[in-house]
Amino acid sequence: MVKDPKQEIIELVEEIEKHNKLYYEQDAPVIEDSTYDDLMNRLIELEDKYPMHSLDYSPTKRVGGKALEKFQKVVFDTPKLSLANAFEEGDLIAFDNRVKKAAGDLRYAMEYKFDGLTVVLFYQDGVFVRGATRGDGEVGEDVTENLRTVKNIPLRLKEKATLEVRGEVYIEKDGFFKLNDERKKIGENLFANPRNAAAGSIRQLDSKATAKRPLDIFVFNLESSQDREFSSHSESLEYLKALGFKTSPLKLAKTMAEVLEFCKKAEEERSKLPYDIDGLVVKVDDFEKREILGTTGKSPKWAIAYKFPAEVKETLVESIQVQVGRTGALTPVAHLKPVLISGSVVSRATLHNEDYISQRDIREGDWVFVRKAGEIIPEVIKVNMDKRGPETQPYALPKNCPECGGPTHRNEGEADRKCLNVSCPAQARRKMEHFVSKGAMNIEGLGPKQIRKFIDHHIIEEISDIYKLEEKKEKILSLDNSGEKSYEKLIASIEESKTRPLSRLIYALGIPFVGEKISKVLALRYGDIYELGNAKVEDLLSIDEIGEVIAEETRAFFDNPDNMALIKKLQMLGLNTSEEATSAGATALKGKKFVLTGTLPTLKRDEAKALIEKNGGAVIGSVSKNTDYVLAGEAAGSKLDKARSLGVEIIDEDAFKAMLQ
Ligand SMILES: NC(=O)c1ccc[n+]([C@@H]2O[C@H](COP(=O)([O-])OP(=O)(O)OC[C@H]3O[C@@H](n4cnc5c(N)ncnc54)[C@H](O)[C@@H]3O)[C@@H](O)[C@H]2O)c1
Ligand SMILES: [Zn+2]
Repeated sequence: MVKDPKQEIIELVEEIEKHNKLYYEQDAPVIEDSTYDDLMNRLIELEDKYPMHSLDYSPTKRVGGKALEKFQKVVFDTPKLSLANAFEEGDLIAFDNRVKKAAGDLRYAMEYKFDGLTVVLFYQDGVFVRGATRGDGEVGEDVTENLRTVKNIPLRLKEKATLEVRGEVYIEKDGFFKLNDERKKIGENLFANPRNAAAGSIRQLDSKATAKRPLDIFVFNLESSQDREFSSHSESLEYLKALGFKTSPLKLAKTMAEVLEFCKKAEEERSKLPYDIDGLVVKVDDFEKREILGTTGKSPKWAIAYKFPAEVKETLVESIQVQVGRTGALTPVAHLKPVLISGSVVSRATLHNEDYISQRDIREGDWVFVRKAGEIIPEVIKVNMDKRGPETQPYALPKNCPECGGPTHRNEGEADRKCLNVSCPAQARRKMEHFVSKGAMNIEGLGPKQIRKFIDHHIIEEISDIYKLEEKKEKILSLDNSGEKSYEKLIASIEESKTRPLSRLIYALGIPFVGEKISKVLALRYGDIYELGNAKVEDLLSIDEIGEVIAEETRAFFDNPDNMALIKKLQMLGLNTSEEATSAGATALKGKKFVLTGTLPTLKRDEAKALIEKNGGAVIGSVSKNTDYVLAGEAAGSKLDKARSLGVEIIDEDAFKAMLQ
């Protein structure tokens, strides 16, 4: 089945935003970087091919994540950009051709790409005065006190220089393993990798805790200097070294052939280094040449990051086991002989679905190649057929659900085999796990284990029972040795969840493909769960971010009487089911649908769109009978004619602004 590109773009943006949040804001990614890069590359490819579907808020146009509220903000004079990526030799050669064509013959500086957290350090008259994370590149987080504890960040320079540098804070692999061992002993969450350990250590509020972490730094750039001028990057790094910074080792190269050779060597030596690197950065050394090349909004044109391919290891499939998900989908999982891949032990890998297994003919007892990728757990790429034993059997998913014994079925055109039993306990469990999860109703103290226990003891059967837990107080207390205190905490968290915004509830309901972002869009547009429930497919489709699949799945969800019954129950139990206006006037355009066309005298398109949305309205792509207003400017095109022929009201910027008052 070929996906509609608009739909695919929307889904990719949603998916990538989710991972950006986890990675940049929470320091807790759930997928490998190479998998993330695959998603991003696919999005770039689609946006190039279908620019009309490219979204204004696309992650391809922005750097990093948002600065968290808990930190003071630091506004940068020079934006802290990201780097363009190269994934194979061809990308580097293309880069070489591009820069040499624009800037003539030149020299490259090559450095390791340290896998840590970017920080910016400010010095005044030789004294360290401030340090920040990158944030979104324009506004970072003030983490000065935490950075003071990093032993290789000089608090005083050898000269009274006033300058700003950028570097990467990291933790060595050994230190990382030790840190995780200690955390395991005291029952704390483990860090996924050294990068997250470093980022998590810097981005927290207790600098005493930071001081205990084995943090280090490589300074890789002079951002600005009040006292000196330099003609090249290598020269400026020499200066920083002389001032007392621990700078990134650098190698110069005249030709691309030398660069490629160094890439190969670095890839081989990577595992022997005491710290993690995820590639190499190739930079034009001469500042004059950099000037000629310039930057894009997101990255400089004079540098490129070569990323190493994901590591692949071979191991044995000891067994294949099946998990049942929220929608009843059966997911086969390979249980593997434990193997070390890119610094962590892997013992399970997803096999996705029936086709995935049959296309690769993966069997219990096979030796397979595994890559760290995919959701949380890694992925089996292919079988090593040379090692296949004569006694292995082709694998087929069970015809009965391994959790409830009910029949399973695979619909034509769908990838997943599903358990058909509507009251399958596994499905109920997964739905609840999603409902209470962080991005959804965020109920603390109700993790997967607890849910399982409550279901097994008939304390809860379906989602609405969560809000009736108080009726079962005695039973819960008799069952739990953690006591009254944690019970009270749980009840308080459940109570608090009743006031979550509408978008959270929409997301929590688990409508297929409706993620956090789309939930927000829906909440904004409809303002009420029942309004959303009444929306026709065409109406949903008129929203920019919504494609056919989401529109139909949403309609189907609300057409199901079980789901409507659940929503009614939740409302009766006191959950918030409508969007409250945040300020007076915020609903001035509530429910109104706008089409934008032409160039407005003062407002940019994005600004007009943001104003409409902020005031409760929605911007749609094309004019129809359902359009309330066409906001038209200079050089408006066919949309204006259409509006006239349908009798849709046409307004100009002044009239629009008057509506906001
Ligand atoms: N796994 C996930 O869920 C997830 C989510 C978001 C991002 N990511 C990863 O993050 C990447 C994007 O992050 P990014 O925007 O920071 O870009 P980037 O990691 O591709 O490159 C820019 C960064 O490289 C670092 N760097 C290290 N050594 C350097 C050196 N010697 N010179 C210059 N810079 C150096 C700097 O901190 C700089 O900010 C993705 O490609 C992906 O690998 C992963
Ligand atoms: Zn079942």
